[in-house]
Amino acid sequence: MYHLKKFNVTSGKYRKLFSSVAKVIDVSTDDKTNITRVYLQRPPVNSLNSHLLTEISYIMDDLEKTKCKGLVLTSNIVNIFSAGLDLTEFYKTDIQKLSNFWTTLQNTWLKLYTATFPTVALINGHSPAAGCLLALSCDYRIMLSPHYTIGFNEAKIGIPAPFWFIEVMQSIIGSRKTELSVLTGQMYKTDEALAIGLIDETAINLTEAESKVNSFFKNIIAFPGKSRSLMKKDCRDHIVQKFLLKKDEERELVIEFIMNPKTQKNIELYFKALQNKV
Ligand SMILES: CCCCCCCC/C=C\CC(=O)SCCNC(=O)CCNC(=O)[C@H](O)C(C)(C)COP(=O)(O)OP(=O)(O)OC[C@H]1O[C@@H](n2cnc3c(N)ncnc32)[C@H](O)[C@@H]1OP(=O)(O)O
Repeated sequence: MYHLKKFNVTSGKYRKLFSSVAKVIDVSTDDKTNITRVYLQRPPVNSLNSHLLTEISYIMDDLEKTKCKGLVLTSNIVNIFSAGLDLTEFYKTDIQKLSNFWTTLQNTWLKLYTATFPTVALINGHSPAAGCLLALSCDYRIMLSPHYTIGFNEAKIGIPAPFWFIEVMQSIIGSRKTELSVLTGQMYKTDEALAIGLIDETAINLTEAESKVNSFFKNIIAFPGKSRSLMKKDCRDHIVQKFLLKKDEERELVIEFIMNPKTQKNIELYFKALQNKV
């Protein structure tokens, strides 16, 4: 039995979220297990703009505070997990807005990647670019088959995938496969993603996916949480430390790259192609 839990009372931020007009995430927590499901629901394609990223960031803070036992990150939009970053955040923007946006992305990602509780991505739709990053930053991935796709397609837009996107992928599928994957902007179908280890399990429908999610938590929650979260930290710390060291420098590089007129042209062309597709 799920319901919107204590977030209204534990956090002023959540009071704000639930009273806001466009609710871009839906949150429900199972009373018995204290496992929370976060549904992305920003039509049409769950593209990650400042608002959606900020809401994810708030919920991560709240889940840490309320000693959450597990998070399932999924989508309420049919056929889409997340279309990645909202390209309008990059296009015809200004330096301050872009800088704020990138900082929000960096901070939100860090919270998801370093969550002390177990996290599962239930990938129930397409998941390109930063959508793929969200999934890869969880501890376990279950993806619906057969016709969805996942991967870093940035090369096709003419923008490089950031170093930390690449390092997260490397930690999961290895250097060689990651290099080929990012250089070609490869998007993988569910079964291909399983074959290279980008996802952990496939499911033919939501019922099967939910049952696999429950099995994952059953196995993992049986062990003391502290040792599990310490090991997770050790596994991810090399990426996190490098990220923290380079975070500010990276933001400047992103601004320089995105504000460049050639990049703006590439984004414009990509956007047009997306909008004009038959
Ligand atoms: C030195 C270092 C520099 C680093 C630079 C920056 C690095 C940036 C890193 C990460 C990048 C990203 O995450 S960029 C985003 C990449 N995402 C994509 O390329 C996804 C594009 N979208 C799709 O492939 C498809 O839309 C879909 C498969 C997700 C869904 O397909 P579907 O057919 O269901 O829907 P439509 O294609 O018709 O789309 C509906 C509607 O949404 C608009 N749309 C789609 N994706 C985005 C997006 N990412 N941002 C903004 N808007 C998006 C699309 O244009 C349609 O709009 P209209 O209805 O107006 O036509």
